[in-house]
Order: sequence, then structure tokens, then C-alpha cells
Amino acid sequence: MTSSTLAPNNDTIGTDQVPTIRITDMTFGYKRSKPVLEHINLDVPVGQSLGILGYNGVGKTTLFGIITGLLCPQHGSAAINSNVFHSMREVFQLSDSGNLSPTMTIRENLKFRSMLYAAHENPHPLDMQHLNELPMVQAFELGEHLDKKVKDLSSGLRKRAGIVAGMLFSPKLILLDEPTNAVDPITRQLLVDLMKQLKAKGRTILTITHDLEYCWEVTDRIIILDNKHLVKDCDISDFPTIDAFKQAATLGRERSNVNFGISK
Ligand SMILES: Nc1ncnc2c1ncn2[C@@H]1O[C@H](COP(=O)(O)OP(=O)(O)OP(=O)(O)O)[C@@H](O)[C@H]1O
Repeated sequence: MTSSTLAPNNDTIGTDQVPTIRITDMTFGYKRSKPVLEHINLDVPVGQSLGILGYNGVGKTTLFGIITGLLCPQHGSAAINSNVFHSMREVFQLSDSGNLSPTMTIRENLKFRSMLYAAHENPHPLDMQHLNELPMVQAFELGEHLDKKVKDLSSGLRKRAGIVAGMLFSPKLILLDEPTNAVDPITRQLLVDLMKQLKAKGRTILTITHDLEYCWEVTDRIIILDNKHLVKDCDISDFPTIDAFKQAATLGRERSNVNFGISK
């Protein structure tokens, strides 16, 4: 975790605006000579739901890598506030793979995680005998799949399992990379409802997404990355309608009536 301690800067940030994440003048490239992101500045306050938008390949997943400390900025800094989140166990990141071991069953994955989250005062964070009865397992209808290997699950089920596995341990900072990708409409709605409830409970949620309806429903604020830079940073409440939001979110680059060269 790139968790250098962040002292809240009370000149600019009120006590209810403690940053959970602070990125300052950050530049990163996989090759030193070819930056993917340049001079990014971003503060995410406690309890905010932030949408991260931008075209394919612009560097959204890279930004998550920087935030979690997997990737190291070439210039500037990025840190999770260790005054707010005391351990990486309070952080949950959902990637496309669902963050589960593919060769283990869902049940084995949950058991393994439970061991990781065991603490002296709570040696058995999960009741492994009654997994079926857990509200999260029931809500995402995972009961009948618990003994299937993750590698044998469909991508949507894998995502459901990844969400449940992460959420069972009550993370405070939630990083989601395209959570509504490859899920059916019912699961999508479940996910939206879950995020709304977590937001209401004060969790900080960062979502990389191309799903503008999800943003409209779940996020308080969006940033847009474009051509290496953070080009837009606005509150969802700035937009009177979802159509106005969509227009802004696509940077006015809708493509309609395109000639694909299809012959009769
Ligand atoms: N491990 C890597 N090594 C080298 N280049 C990489 C690596 N990972 C990503 N890139 C490149 O960095 C750029 C940003 O990739 P990234 O995955 O962060 O984009 P993204 O905005 O998340 O894209 P998408 O919306 O398609 O998921 C792309 O040009 C990509 O090819």
C-alpha cells in the first residue's frame, strides 16, 4: 500500500472532508519515455462515491494500480490515507477476474479469505458451516455454486462471487473495475442497490465504469481521463438530467450515422 500517512490539510479540507486518497501531480508510464497519465491531482473524501470514466486504454485501471501501490508513480505521489484505513484489509478491489483463485471453489476461496481476516478478537469471521444462509450469498444467489471451481464459472458468476467474497468482510474503501460488465440485468440492479446501501453507510467507493446509468444512480462525483490528463471533475448533481450528464461524459464525441461501408 502506498500508504504514506496523509495529514488532513485543514486549509482546504474540512474535518468532514478528510481525504481517503490523495494523488498529487502524479505522472506514470509503463515505459519511462511514454507516460500513460500525466500531472494527475485527485482528492477523494471519506464517504464519497466516485466514478472514473474515460475511453478504452486511457489509463483508468492503471490509476487503480497507482492507488493500491501496485504501480509506482514516476513523478508526484499517490497515497491511501492510513489515518482513515488502518490496514489493506479494509480495502477491497474488484478486478475483472473477481480476485479469486481460479483453481479453488468459491467455498474454498471464502475459507481462505476468512483465514486472512481472522483476528485475535474474531478468530472465525465467517461461519463456514452456514455459508448458504449469509444474506450476501443469498442475495447474489451463490448457494448452489459454492462448491464449483472458480475457473469453471461463467464470467458473470465469477464477478458475483468476487463481489460477495470481498463484501463479506465489510471493506471501508471499495475499488470496482467495471463491476457491471458481463452481468445480467438482475445482478446489475443488485449491484446498484448494494452500492447505494454501502454509500448510505458511509463507505468510500471508486468505480471505473463505462456504464453511465450506473454512474447516475450510484456516484456523487465523476472524473474523466482523456489523453493522459484528468480533464473533467464534477458532481453528479451539477447535471439537471441524465442526458446532460451523458453528453458531458462522452466529451461531446457521440458518433451517430457512421458509414461502416456495408454493401446492400
Ligand atoms: N502491464 C502493462 N504494460 C505495458 N502497458 C500497459 C500495461 N497495462 C496497461 N498498459 C497500457 O497502458 C494504457 C492504459 O491501460 P489501462 O488498462 O489502464 O486503460 P483503461 O482506461 O483501464 O482501459 P479499458 O477501458 O480498455 O479497460 C494502455 O495503452 C495499455 O495498453
